[in-house]
Amino acid sequence: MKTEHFTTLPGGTQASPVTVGGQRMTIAEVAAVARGARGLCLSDDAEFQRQIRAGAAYLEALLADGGTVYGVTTGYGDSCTVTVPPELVAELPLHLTRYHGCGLGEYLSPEWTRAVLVARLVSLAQGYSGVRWALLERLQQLLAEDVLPLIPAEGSVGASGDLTPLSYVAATLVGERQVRFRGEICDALPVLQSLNWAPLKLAPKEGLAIMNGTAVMTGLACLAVERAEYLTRLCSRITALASIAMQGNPGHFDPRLFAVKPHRGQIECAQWIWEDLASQSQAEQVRLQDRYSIRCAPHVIGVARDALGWIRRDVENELNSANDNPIINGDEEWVLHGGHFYGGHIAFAMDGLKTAVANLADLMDRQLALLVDSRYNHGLPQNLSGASGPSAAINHGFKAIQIGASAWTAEALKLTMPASVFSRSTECHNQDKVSMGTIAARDCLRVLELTEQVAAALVLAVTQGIQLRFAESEPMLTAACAAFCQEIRQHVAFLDEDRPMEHDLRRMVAWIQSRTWALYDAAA
Ligand SMILES: N[C@@H](Cc1ccc(O)cc1)C(=O)O
Repeated sequence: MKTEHFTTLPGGTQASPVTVGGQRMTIAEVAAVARGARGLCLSDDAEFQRQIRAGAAYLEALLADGGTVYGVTTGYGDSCTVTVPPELVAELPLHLTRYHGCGLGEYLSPEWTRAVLVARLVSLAQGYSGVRWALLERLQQLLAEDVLPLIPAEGSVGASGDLTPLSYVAATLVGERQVRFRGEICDALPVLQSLNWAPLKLAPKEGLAIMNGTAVMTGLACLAVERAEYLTRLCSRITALASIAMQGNPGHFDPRLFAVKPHRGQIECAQWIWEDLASQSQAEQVRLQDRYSIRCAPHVIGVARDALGWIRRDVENELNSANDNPIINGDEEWVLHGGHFYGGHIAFAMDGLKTAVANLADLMDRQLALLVDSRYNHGLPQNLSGASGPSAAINHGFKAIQIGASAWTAEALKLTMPASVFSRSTECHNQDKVSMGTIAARDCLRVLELTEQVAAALVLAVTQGIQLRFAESEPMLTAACAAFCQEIRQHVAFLDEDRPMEHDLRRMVAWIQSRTWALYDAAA
């Protein structure tokens, strides 16, 4: 039975649910479910359901036959040499979930938690984990009813997957530990009871199947890719407006220039800026060549866009993979022991992405440094102050915002130290090489947050700069740029007299994170 779950969006429209099973899941779909914009259902495809059931049935038969399967009839990890007596096999998964209940740090947000649940469900739905259909259904129901395991962020080395944080997902299924239920933190068991769900009794392989994979880092990576993609667009718009405000040379973005350096993402970014500068006359330029943070913007933003190509590919492959151990094929009746819980691709992708994103923060920070400095901004007031008359002497415009942007940038840059090179030999040297992919993904999300803050500062600064530049003339802006600036101005007043800007900045960060502006060809 297909479990339908339609999400009603503001305005009453219903978004169709994302389907798990028998098809490739996209990063955008994971992000949509995580944001609560779309629901999720299991495919009603008969072949998909049959394959899931075949895996569970084969494993059951194998055990009944006295077969040896790692983590089912043996201890875990280095303890794989310990044979578990048949009468204790049923209790083993519960022990796994409990001894990994040692996570620390902040709890994952609801959005992040949903992304993790989707990622684990998609992996189990590949049909190579030997879990029962009922387990997939319960994971789907957690999302549908918004029962979100309370998952501490720290304690995963990212090979043996995300054992510790994922043990909190397993704990919810068996009615232990805590959940966020419709926004409130509660004990899991009463929540399950209020929904008339019996706690699951995990089948012998199921504890391992839930925990022995890369779902935390992969779920977080999906969100990071979406946020980074948007930032590359926003950075392009900001660059164009900064160039206009400082009477930059539009020729730096001429398509003929970029045709001779064939990096696709760079060409695309230059084209966007070029289109935004269509209203500018080459004759107005005051300097033959602008400073690098303007002139080389496509070369910085383009790196992130081009990297997003392979990063998206690798994250999506990991998402649509059986990242578990052992791998079970019920149709062909084999069990193979390997290391598919190793999150090396995500680790490298997130280490790479955080560097590319931090470079965007740095680019924007430098653009702001030019904008506020009357030695470089070609006639705009010092600090972009909008004050005039005698009070100009006591007004400081964007001075502190520029200092803040530099602080956020420094913090983002500091976080670019790769996590993947910090492998530690753990667990009695069984896990003697690990990915640290979850740390990389968390770093990347933090770098994104800091870079979004820098972008918020720039959004306000370029809008101010444009208004100051065209104070005495009709603004020469394309329709898209004019609409962008007007929308900001409707919510954030021009900065003439000094005022605290925290709330305006926070509003801009929220807009960026919710992708308020449809930028270039992308839908909002
Ligand atoms: N991931 C390990 C299993 C494991 C599980 C729990 C542990 O505590 C340690 C290791 C493997 O498949 O080999």
